[in-house]
Amino acid sequence: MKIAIGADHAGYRLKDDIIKALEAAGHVLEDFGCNCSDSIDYPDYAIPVCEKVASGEADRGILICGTGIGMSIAANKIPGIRCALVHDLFSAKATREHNNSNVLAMGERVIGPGLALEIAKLWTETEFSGGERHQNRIDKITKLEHKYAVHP
Ligand SMILES: O=C(CO)[C@H](O)[C@H](O)[C@H](O)COP(=O)(O)O
Repeated sequence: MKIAIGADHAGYRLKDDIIKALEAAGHVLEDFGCNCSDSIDYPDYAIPVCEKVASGEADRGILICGTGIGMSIAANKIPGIRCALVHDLFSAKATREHNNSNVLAMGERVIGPGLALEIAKLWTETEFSGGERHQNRIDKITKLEHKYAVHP
């Protein structure tokens, strides 16, 4: 699977751990930075990752900041992105099965690397259930993107 990944200054260490773990599992990772502790703005790193996913150039995206919240808020502004903020294994599986989430956000200041790596692996391995009720709900979310679209 092709996975685009990005982080801010509060998440780049966990990003690097996830890259190593997912590459070892056979995935192809494209790293959009950042790569040091200099303070930067998370939307600048969420956007390129999500554009890769929305365009189909990447299958999935992973975003890490201090809490995962800022990254997930930014990601979910981009049409076609369903970003899930996840810090437990149950939600990692459920958001793939129910929401068909295509971007995963986590917070390096919230969970340790052991759990984060398990979440990343489970989220990448879990397929969308394809259930009709879930697809109907996702379709309703997609319609919102058109209803509230702003064309500059
Ligand atoms: O967006 C966030 C919080 O919702 C992220 O956790 C950021 O990484 C965090 O705000 C960065 O904080 P800092 O004080 O600038 O390091």
